[in-house]
Amino acid sequence: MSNRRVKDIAYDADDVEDYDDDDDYAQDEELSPEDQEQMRQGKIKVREALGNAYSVPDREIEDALWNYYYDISKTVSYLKDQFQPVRPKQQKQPSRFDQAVAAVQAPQAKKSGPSPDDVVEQAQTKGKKGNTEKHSKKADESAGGAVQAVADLSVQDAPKVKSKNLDVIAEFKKSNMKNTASFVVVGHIDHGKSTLMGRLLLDLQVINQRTIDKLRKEADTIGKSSFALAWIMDQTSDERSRGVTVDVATHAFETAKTRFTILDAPGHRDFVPNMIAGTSQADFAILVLDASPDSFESGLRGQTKEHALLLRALGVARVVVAVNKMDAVAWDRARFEDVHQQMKAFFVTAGFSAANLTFVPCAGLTGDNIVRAAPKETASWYEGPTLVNALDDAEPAERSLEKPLRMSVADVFRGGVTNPLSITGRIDAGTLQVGDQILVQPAGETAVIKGIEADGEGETSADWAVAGMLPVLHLAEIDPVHLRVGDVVCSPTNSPIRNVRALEVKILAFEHVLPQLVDVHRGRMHVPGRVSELLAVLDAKTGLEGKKKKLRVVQPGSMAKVRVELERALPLEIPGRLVLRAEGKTIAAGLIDAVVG
Ligand SMILES: Nc1nc2c(ncn2[C@@H]2O[C@H](COP(=O)(O)OP(=O)(O)OP(=O)(O)O)[C@@H](O)[C@H]2O)c(=O)[nH]1
Repeated sequence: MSNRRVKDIAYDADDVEDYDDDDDYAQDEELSPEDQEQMRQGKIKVREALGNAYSVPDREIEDALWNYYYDISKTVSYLKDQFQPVRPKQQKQPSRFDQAVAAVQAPQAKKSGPSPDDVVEQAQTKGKKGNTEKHSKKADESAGGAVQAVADLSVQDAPKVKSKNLDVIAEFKKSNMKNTASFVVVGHIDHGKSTLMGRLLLDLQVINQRTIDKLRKEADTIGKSSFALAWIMDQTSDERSRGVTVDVATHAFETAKTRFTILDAPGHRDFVPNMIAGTSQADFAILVLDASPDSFESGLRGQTKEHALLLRALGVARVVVAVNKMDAVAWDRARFEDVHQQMKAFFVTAGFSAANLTFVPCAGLTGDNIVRAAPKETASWYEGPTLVNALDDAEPAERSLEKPLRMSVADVFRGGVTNPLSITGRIDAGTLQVGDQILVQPAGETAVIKGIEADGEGETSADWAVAGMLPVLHLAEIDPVHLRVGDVVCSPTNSPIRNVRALEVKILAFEHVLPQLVDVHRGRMHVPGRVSELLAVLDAKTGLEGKKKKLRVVQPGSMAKVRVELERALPLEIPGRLVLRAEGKTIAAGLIDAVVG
């Protein structure tokens, strides 16, 4: 069971079902001095993580901290869910002149340069060939730049982006770039997902010892020292260098063979939509299982199976199963074999191929068999790969370079003067380069790529990016209102994706599915819709249509083909992954089989 208290917060019904009443928080209860201190520190951290974008009253932060046992990441993700980011006041678009002035002044911001008024005046006086004596030399230099920039702007109306017309596939081949792969980390609450990933990043030296010491100290002060590793994922996800705040935290690391992106769905409240968002970008998955007594079993009754089924339904074929917390069972071989057999049987029944499953015993907390092998005296019986080796062996997804461009927008951000509008997301197929015109769906608007930051170390600017990468694209010639998280970017000329209103979907049902209203999720995009028709039952193994004519309900655990109609047309195509939710629950997940108008 997880560490939450429940009251006054609108959690999903399935979130709260296993809570003891006496665990409830009486709002008027006095906080102990220890709680008060945790609350104080927690509030500071939550405020930091929320930044200026969210205006959340103290009381709400306190309630959420209390309910999540001072778990900063869960509190933050809950609050972000509940509160809309404050939209920056509709700022007047800075004039070209202001932009030019700002651009010139930017590098000198720290020096005491002339005021903007001075610059304007300088520009005017220079224009009038008037006297310049009253300005200092320093002011002159700076203002001169601005004047020049303004003059340039008047000649050159909008800065055009030149394409180098590169053969991107040839460039990519020349670059000898490592394989890239992204994976999603799933598993039942508290089975140790964050700790495992924190350990991976620590032992691969993506995170340094100083950071972990700092986190340990902080964790100690609130009496939860074992949480320090988990905080690596949680903390850094809130202050990622790109400044991208997304529900699915991403972290990158490299092995000798591959550049990996971890898509970790933080927190478990309303976890499934986060997981869907992560999974829709993932090449494979790590399923974390807690091997300690009873935990594996309660996970099986809980989310372990649901997550495994979701992976399958969303088309993730390959799974590395981390049989975690082996230290808690003294690396008992029999326990590992037992968990292995039970889970394998379940996976195979769910339609996974046994060849695509790797089981790795490990302990995130101690680091055994994550990056370094477990000491022989601990696990003499185990001869398989470490977790990192198993990741390396996970079949690298073939890059769909030759296919038409498809990129799902994971985040949209407005930056400064140089790059006022940027997007990030995974390129699912195709290639792109600076100067390319792109089409953004469903808006049907075009934009020009004026800059690219390739993902990975240092996020260096690049001329191109290819399928499998998660770059940042700086855009021009598009109004930001046309860009939303979940949009699809494609080429306007090479097989653009169409917006559709109805679909036939092959689903795996988790609940009874009837003709009914649903929320249709595709990655980060979701739209109200309805299951309008149950078309056919499908054989769970073969996926072929059964003979039964009139279908009234799809039973949980069975597969079917259904027709789904959307309230708004969305860019969807075969074989996109979809999830249907109703009343806060995932009722089915599946693959698009056909699109209709
Ligand atoms: N003994 C032992 N405990 C572990 C291990 N890994 C994690 N834990 C503990 O298990 C608890 C949960 O770990 P987390 O990493 O927060 O689990 P999680 O799956 O990310 O949790 P949620 O985000 O709540 O789903 C913490 O108290 C960890 O210290 C391990 O390898 N061995």
